[in-house]
Amino acid sequence: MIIGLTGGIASGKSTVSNLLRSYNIPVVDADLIARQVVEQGQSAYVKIVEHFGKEVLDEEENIDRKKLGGIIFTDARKRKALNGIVHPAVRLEMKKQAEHYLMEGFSHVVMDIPLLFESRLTHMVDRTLLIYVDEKTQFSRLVKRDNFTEEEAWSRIASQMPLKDKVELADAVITNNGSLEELKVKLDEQLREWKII
Ligand SMILES: CC(C)(COP(=O)(O)OP(=O)(O)OC[C@H]1O[C@@H](n2cnc3c(N)ncnc32)[C@H](O)[C@@H]1O)[C@@H](O)C(=O)NCCC(=O)NCCS
Ligand SMILES: Nc1ncnc2c1ncn2[C@@H]1O[C@H](COP(=O)(O)OP(=O)(O)OP(=O)(O)O)[C@@H](O)[C@H]1O
Repeated sequence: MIIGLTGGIASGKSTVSNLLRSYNIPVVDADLIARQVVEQGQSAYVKIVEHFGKEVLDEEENIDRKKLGGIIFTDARKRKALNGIVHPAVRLEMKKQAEHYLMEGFSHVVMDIPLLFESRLTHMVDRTLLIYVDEKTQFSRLVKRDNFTEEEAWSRIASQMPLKDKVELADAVITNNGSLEELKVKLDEQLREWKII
């Protein structure tokens, strides 16, 4: 069974992914793969440079993520263009990695996909688990983690489907407004309910 883990930016997906790994449940991470497919030498890298110009490269000619983020999180058209370049390669690699884990004999694989609902990728998974936080908590955790200005943080939050809308779409929801200990307990309960542990 493939579980789609989703949420919003800084809602706690990576934190949950790490907890899942501690149960020996493999996690395929869309953000990590999205980094790998834009490394120099990859076809998505070439397409990004073609589309956005050399201005989005750093001194070593790697993609400057801060610069590219500054562009795409304030411009929906440019965001769509980047998604069109990066997402097909990410989807392909995610499928490959999940199949690999299933072939190895794992009964469950988790796909951590921030844009699972926005990109209509639910066909790739059997069940969806949403990590929800209220917007105030999301905003403050995001600013604290990434040192963003208020504006940078809001533009990122606003570029995604509101988390309250995702609640309607998910098979299960874990609310992560509280402590890490509470999050652990809720995750444990959910895994038991789904008979994963
Ligand atoms: C714009 C980029 C270079 C900024 O990189 P940066 O290192 O600052 O952020 P990182 O990749 O770690 O993403 C952090 C979070 O931002 C959110 N996010 C990233 N890309 C997008 C997007 N296109 N639309 C909405 N939210 C996004 C996600 O919640 C993600 O977890 C990078 O996010 C990117 O290449 N995005 C396009 C690919 C993508 O959609 N990735 C997300 C999952 S496939
Ligand atoms: N219950 C919690 N209590 C306190 N801090 C938390 C809690 N859950 C997560 N955090 C912190 O909030 C920040 C965001 O969490 P995390 O990185 O797991 O989110 P994410 O959904 O993976 O984000 P992104 O979409 O940007 O990858 C991190 O700094 C994390 O340590």
